[in-house]
Amino acid sequence: MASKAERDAIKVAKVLMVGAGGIGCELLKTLVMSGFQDIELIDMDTIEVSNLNRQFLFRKKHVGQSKAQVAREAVLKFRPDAKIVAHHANVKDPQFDIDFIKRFTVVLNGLDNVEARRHVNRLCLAAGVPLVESGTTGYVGQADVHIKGRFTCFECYPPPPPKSFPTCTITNTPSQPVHCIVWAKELPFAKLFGEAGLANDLDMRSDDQAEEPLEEDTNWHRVKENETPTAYACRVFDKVFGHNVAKTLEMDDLWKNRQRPKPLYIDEVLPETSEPPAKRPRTEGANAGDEERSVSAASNLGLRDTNQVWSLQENARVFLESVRLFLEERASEIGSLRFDKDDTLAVEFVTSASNLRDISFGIQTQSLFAAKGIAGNIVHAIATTNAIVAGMIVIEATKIVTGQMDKLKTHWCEQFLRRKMLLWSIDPNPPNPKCYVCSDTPLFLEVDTNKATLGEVLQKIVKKKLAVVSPMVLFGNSILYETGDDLDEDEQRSYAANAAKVLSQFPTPIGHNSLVSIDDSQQDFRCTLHIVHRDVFDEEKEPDMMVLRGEIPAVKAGEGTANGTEAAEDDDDDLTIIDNAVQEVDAVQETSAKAGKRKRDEEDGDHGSRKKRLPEEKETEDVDTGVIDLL
Ligand SMILES: Nc1ncnc2c1ncn2[C@@H]1O[C@H](COP(=O)(O)OP(=O)(O)OP(=O)(O)O)[C@@H](O)[C@H]1O
Ligand SMILES: [Zn+2]
Repeated sequence: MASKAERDAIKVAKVLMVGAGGIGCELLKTLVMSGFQDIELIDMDTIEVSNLNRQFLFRKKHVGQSKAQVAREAVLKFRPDAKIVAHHANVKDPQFDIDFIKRFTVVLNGLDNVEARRHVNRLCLAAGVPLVESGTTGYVGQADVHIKGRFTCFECYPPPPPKSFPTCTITNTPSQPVHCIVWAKELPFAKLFGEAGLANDLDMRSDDQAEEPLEEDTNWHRVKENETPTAYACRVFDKVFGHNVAKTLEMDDLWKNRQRPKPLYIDEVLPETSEPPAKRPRTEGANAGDEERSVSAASNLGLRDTNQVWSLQENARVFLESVRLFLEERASEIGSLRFDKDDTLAVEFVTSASNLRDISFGIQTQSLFAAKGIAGNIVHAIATTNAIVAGMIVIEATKIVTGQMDKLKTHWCEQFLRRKMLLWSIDPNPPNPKCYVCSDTPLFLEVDTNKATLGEVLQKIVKKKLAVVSPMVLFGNSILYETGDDLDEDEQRSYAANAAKVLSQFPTPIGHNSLVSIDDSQQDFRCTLHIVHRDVFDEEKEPDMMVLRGEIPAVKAGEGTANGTEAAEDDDDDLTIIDNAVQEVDAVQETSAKAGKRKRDEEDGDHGSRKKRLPEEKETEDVDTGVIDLL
């Protein structure tokens, strides 16, 4: 039981909450129930139907309304005396500057993306306000305390290398369902329905192996004159599951130590290809967009159970039917489609195509539900984990506002018993003296100074890698680049011209050993890039053609992580497919998990790696790019 002084401290503490989603709803409720009374919350989002299963402050009638506002109103109903200010806004907006943050005793994050977390981290470091960071992935969760100079900041340890698969595995030698799902999204789906002419790496590599004349091969995915949709679908089927697999069988070396795949041809799989099902009548009152999106091959074929694993014939029928439906019902979208996990027909196409490939290669097939989860990188959120983590955050916030700094802890919620425990807490780690965000460690940028432009450095490194929002670039005594509404036209023109300049072509050339300073006044973040000139880059492994290196110890792939990001398991090193969505989910967990994990491993002598935990409950997705970047 807290003393009167502690209860008073809790009452007057000013708390900023960022994010009013899964963790945020739990957090706001637990805060007010624990006596906190002065709270501001920021969330940029509106409520969606898919939030309702776990964001319990929201009801169906609130769909479309601001999360922050509705959360505030819901909590005021049972704690009318609380003072809650809701901001329906992005935390990166300039109004939430360092002075804004300084008004708070503590900041609590319930976010779902690394960029926003990094931004809040910098604001809190600059304002000198303690931050309690949190994250959950399925059954696994974590709450971490970050205090400048005392503990790690959110960015003290970099995220692990993202999940990757070698090209050869995807195009020729898949061995897991995920390989076939990546293939289905990136090859047949992208080729048949995606952006016209936008070849990707996988695509080019598969075409490399083709022996037919280029002209014929590059057009195989186009509908021929007088070809019916079903005839087209059958031809595509034979090409991708029959002919292409037969081609890879000719590469004898590949199969020395592997099971040989079996090509599939439509005549053998479905000797009597049935007539396409009759078109369903359009639903009264549905608008055209909704109606198009609800077109479903599986429903047309009576395959309504999304947990059912389809047979070979069922997969073949869904494949043919989904191709037919795209051609007949969604023709206007063909040529511009991107895979979207919420697009029923796209998921059906990808599920059936990946399952057919699974069957060819002797891999376990997946239900539509499971394939959708893998294809959309869906990690199913669990309301209980959010509630537990929200409790952990409030415990730490309480210690901070009551001055019990020596009692602060990092907490985990585990999926499996570890030393007979599901909940763990340890002392937070001290700051990483080599962190470029909270210390002055130098950063090195390896770049071809005779080719790269300042704009490329800004885009690929300063914004993407360093998460700087409004960069100012200083070199010697000159400002080379700046952003902001207050720039006059001349300045804008001059900075745009500088962005287009190659580094070595500035009046004082930027070359080997030059020092370029980056400053973001919004984040009160600054760092110096030590330029290292380098001519040669590996286009596949270093696709940015520039590499940022700090003294931050690199996290080895497979090193124990809460999310178990693992290194590519094949020997082939000729390609890396990075799944941004997986990376993002992983990074969230990993970044917050790592520091403490190391410490805990030291304590219990466990240096082994933990494996990925794939939860099975309620669906939520905190990233939905669904797009796999090819590096
Ligand atoms: N830059 C940002 N500024 C303000 N709020 C943010 C920002 N980035 C993320 N958020 C909010 O953080 C919350 C994270 O909640 P959660 O992880 O439950 O995601 P969700 O979007 O509600 O759910 P799902 O993505 O699973 O449908 C979201 O409500 C989101 O709007
Ligand atoms: Zn740091």
